Amino acid sequence: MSFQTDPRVDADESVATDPESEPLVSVENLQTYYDTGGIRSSNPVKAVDGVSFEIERGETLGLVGESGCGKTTLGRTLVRLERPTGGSVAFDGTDITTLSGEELTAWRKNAQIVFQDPDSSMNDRLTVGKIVREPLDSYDWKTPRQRRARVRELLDLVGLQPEHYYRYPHQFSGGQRQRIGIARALALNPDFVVLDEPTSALDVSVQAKILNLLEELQAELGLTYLLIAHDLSVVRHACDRIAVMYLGNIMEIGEAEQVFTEPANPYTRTLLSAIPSPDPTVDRNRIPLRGSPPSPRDPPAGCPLSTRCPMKVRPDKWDELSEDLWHALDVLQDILRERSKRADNLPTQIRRRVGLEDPTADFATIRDSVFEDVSVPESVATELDETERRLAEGGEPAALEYLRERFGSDCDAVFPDDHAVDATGRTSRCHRHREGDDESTAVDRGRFGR
Ligand SMILES: Nc1ncnc2c1ncn2[C@@H]1O[C@H](COP(=O)(O)OP(=O)(O)OP(=O)(O)O)[C@@H](O)[C@H]1O
Repeated sequence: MSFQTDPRVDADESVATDPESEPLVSVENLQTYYDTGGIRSSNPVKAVDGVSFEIERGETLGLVGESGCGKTTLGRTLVRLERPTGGSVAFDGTDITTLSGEELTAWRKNAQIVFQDPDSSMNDRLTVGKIVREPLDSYDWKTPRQRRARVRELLDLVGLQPEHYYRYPHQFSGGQRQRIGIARALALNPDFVVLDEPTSALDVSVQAKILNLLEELQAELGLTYLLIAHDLSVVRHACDRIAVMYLGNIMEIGEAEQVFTEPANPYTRTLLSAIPSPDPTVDRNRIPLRGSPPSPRDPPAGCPLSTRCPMKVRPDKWDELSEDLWHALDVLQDILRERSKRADNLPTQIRRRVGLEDPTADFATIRDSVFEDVSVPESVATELDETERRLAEGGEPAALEYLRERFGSDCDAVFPDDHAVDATGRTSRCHRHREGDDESTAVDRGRFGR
């Protein structure tokens, strides 16, 4: 599914005169927050938190990231099943974020979505013909006879038989049901299709067939895809470019092969390191992420990955600390963060008032076990004593704030810029790419290899 520009077309001229050379989808600082009304409105779920990218005509852009990072929300926002809370999406030059009523209904024909689980979006009591015809009926497309003919054409297009028209979805296998879902999505001849994990509910043997079908349809109909996937090997082979998402942000975006062979962002590296190598003689160093993802209601102040990043920048002042001690400090912060997520996370005074335990009660035990095998210099021991005092006064948030202040760096405090990381236009959001930061120092290698 490769997108190539025609070398015979002069680039400058084409930009000026040919709207076809413009990206089909241009996303600028897009935000989709949930729970923006009611009592929780001051602290919404920031499912998509300011992303910018483009999708070229005829291209397949892959979207990957851990569960809950915002992939589905982003896909649904691009086809206006969700209304964004900020930013813009230009589709073929039109800002679709502000469309409503009839304009929105008319536009929706251009952009469709194929769901992971076709069953959830199909009425099992309708025949396949009726299911595929639904969008044509709702848009009052041509005559009923022409609609029936269009459905037969669509069934043929996705590899189903004419006689399937009168059968019911439960009479089909998972792969065939996904073909029905694809036929329905294509009924109104869209330009753009969001494929939300279209093969992850299917058997491995069927997955490749559906991906091949999608590729053939793309070539035949000139479709543009956003392919959301958990399985990185799927995106490697099916996509032209890949966007890697974490906690509502795009951490890296670039050509698929480049992202796979030379991942620039620490998050991409951790994701790729988790794929088992098909060659058992290749020793791929697994790079685990510590802890669990932060809540999208309360993302970290600096880099989204800062609470888990294995490559976090260390302030110069602590350069001399051993790797083991630095790691132990990270672990201590992870423990405090996990504790602070618990429901009993209330300032100490309130906890005591309502009869809950003293948050410092087990700090000494935690401290002993985390720093058991490392030598702690006086300078760090003093900071840990003060951390304990802050914990007693203001609970985990106050202790964490203190540790961030004393041991944190820009990673904890400043949202990183997007940096160009190669000549193909790939970008990565990480302070490590700033001029002067050398990511291959021994300290970083030690931490990253952990
Ligand atoms: N309708 C909703 N109301 C409130 N929060 C929501 C809603 N839909 C999603 N979320 C939250 O938004 C965040 C992003 O969810 P989303 O489904 O977009 O992630 P995802 O990357 O697609 O996950 P998965 O791979 O598991 O499908 C999650 O924290 C999720 O709980």
